[in-house]
Amino acid sequence: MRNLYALVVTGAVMVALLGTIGVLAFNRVMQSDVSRKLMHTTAGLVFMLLWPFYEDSPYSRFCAASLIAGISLYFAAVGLGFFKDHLKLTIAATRTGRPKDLLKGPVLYGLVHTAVTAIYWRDSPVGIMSLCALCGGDGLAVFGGLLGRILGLPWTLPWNSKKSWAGSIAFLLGSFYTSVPLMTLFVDRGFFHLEAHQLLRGCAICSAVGMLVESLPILEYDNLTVPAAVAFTSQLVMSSAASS
Ligand SMILES: C/C(=C\COP(=O)(O)O)CCC[C@H](C)CCC[C@H](C)CCCC(C)C
Ligand SMILES: Nc1ccn([C@@H]2O[C@H](COP(=O)(O)OP(=O)(O)O)[C@@H](O)[C@H]2O)c(=O)n1
Repeated sequence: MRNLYALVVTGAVMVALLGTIGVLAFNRVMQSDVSRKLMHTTAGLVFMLLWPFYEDSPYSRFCAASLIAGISLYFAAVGLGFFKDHLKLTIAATRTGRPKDLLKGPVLYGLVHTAVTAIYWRDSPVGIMSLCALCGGDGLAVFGGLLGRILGLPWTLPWNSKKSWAGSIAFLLGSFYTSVPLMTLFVDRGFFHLEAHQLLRGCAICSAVGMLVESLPILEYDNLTVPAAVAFTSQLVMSSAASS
């Protein structure tokens, strides 16, 4: 029963958060580039904050993952041309406002959250770290790049002229300063154990790896490459130290 309540709360918060951002974008209160990145940054982080509300059972992770799979399939359906009266979503969640662009970043983002939730859940630092890199890191990198241009520091990366040092530094800080508090929350709740120095070292190393992977000229697929690289790194540097 507790999982049902947790699912209802997760769904309600998702509709409230994504719906509010969508309405603001549709009414031109927020540019679509900002709304897209705001969704990208906040959705997964808020989702993980709700993980402790699920009951302590082997099925909880699949309950949570199935909800995300469902919302991802909904985004895919809109992208494929169904639900034509739901086009507000495409304005808020894509760079171009074209429905088919939902099938790239947004659907991949949702499917990655589905897989990470089902595979790792709250029992180890790996899933939390990979999603913090994707949400806090990749999400805030764009705002870092924008700030860099505003401050007259548009220095682009030697290996990728479409990315900047400011954006990559924003990735590093965003990933680190979202993963440390979230990881600390889950350690304090007893889901797994990490010594403080192991947690800080692991989050720093994983954030740096994520920053490097995100800076590569792999267009459209960093929603997969970043969490995959960070999950692999986290397995090496944190998972062995973590004990439940
Ligand atoms: C617009 C989104 C990503 C944009 O990706 P990119 O273009 O920047 O690469 C977010 C897409 C949302 C996704 C389909 C739904 C995911 C749901 C989320 C993981 C859980 C939300 C629940 C929570 C309680 C708010
Ligand atoms: N490391 C980074 C990442 C993004 N950015 C800026 O943010 C914009 C969008 O980044 P992106 O292509 O990774 O965005 P998505 O692929 O997530 O939609 C880039 O075109 C850059 O202007 C940056 O300057 N440095």
